[in-house]
Amino acid sequence: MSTWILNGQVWNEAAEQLEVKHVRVENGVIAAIASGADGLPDTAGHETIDAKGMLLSAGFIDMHVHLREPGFEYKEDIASGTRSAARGGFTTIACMPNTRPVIDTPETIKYVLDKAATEGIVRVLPYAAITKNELGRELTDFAALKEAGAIGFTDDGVGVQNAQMMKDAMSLAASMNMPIIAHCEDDTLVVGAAVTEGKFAQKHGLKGIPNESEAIHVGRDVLLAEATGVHYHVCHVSTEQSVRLIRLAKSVGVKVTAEVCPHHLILSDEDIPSLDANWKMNPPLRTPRDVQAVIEGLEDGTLDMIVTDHAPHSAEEKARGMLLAPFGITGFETAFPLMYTHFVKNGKWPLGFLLKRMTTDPARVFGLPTGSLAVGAPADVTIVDLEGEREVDPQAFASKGKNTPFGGWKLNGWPVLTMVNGAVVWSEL
Ligand SMILES: NC(=O)N[C@@H](CC(=O)O)C(=O)O
Ligand SMILES: [Zn+2]
Ligand SMILES: [Zn+2]
Repeated sequence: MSTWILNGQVWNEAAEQLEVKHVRVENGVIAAIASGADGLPDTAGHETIDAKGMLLSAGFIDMHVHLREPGFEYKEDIASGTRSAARGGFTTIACMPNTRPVIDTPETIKYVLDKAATEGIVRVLPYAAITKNELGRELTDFAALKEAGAIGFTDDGVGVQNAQMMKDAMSLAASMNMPIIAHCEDDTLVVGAAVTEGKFAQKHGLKGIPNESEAIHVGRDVLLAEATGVHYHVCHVSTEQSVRLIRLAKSVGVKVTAEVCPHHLILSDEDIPSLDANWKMNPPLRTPRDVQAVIEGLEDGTLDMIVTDHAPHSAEEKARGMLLAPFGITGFETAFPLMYTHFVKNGKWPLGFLLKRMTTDPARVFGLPTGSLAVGAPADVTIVDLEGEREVDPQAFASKGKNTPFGGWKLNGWPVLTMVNGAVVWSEL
């Protein structure tokens, strides 16, 4: 079966502008790309999708998400999580192992991959834990987990506290050409804190999470990465100090890469309106100075990609309040509209820069075959209405998680169709 996607606005990197293109998809791959300047192609015998006036992009890639399966299906499952991803324009997502049980055995990796194949609607790439049950005591069986389909190792949700454990993990991962993905957090510096050190904590008399709790692990780990030669990837960078350390490590050739989330690029602790736990995530919203630093880090390439850290929780859990609720906010269905409205529509970035940080950059860093609109590439495609404005309505999310600080925000840049491997998995075109 073959489909022509007609009249799409495709970003031309060399010309730094949008150009009309027609894209033909056949057998799951991009079979042809025709210039709009040459008129409409002959579509007889083909299905057609008219993308007139819409952005046509390679599907977005999100290398840090929580699908909550197995064990926390009341928060999210692979069916609901991948539907939420598709609505956000994501065609490939990499899921974290902090489930119940933790994804620390080949059997659990297989469980996730089987579920994704039968119930998922986008590509799901599973990470496996670095340590058994993410307890930081004993390494998992890296070789068996890689063999089963894990794409990297991480204890996301907690930091690996023991430096020797992390060094051993890095040496082993390096020997099998696998990345270590790190949630950077020193446990001793964050006890009893829910928000960053800063104005909000002061105002409410709360203990703050200091920037060093993150950066101290980044500093330790780039040294260990240098010593072991591993590809080391830093999760959800939120502080000025972490950006500085990653920039320095990159400048001396350490194989370090990093990600940043929309909320850390857009919100600071000074935006938190109340003790509402929809503003609670880990790492926390930092100070305006940190926001500026992560923006600059993303702009100069110190930070390689944008990820959502989609972290759904139930309404009941979030109702426990700022101190008791679990950390985390949902991300899939607001990520692109937030980034587009805040940085592209406002004239700070060319559209191509945002697209690169959500498609080709994650693909490059993790060696994925997707992420570009190119003949022969898998037909993972996202169509976005850049013009229409809509209000964020968490109750309308496909995700089970309605926990977001962005409810009621008026945004542009809403995905309207998502295609994975040549099949339309979601459309409101
Ligand atoms: N980011 C969060 O605030 N929460 C994540 C854990 C994590 O990403 O560290 C979760 O699993 O809920
Ligand atoms: Zn984390
Ligand atoms: Zn996470």
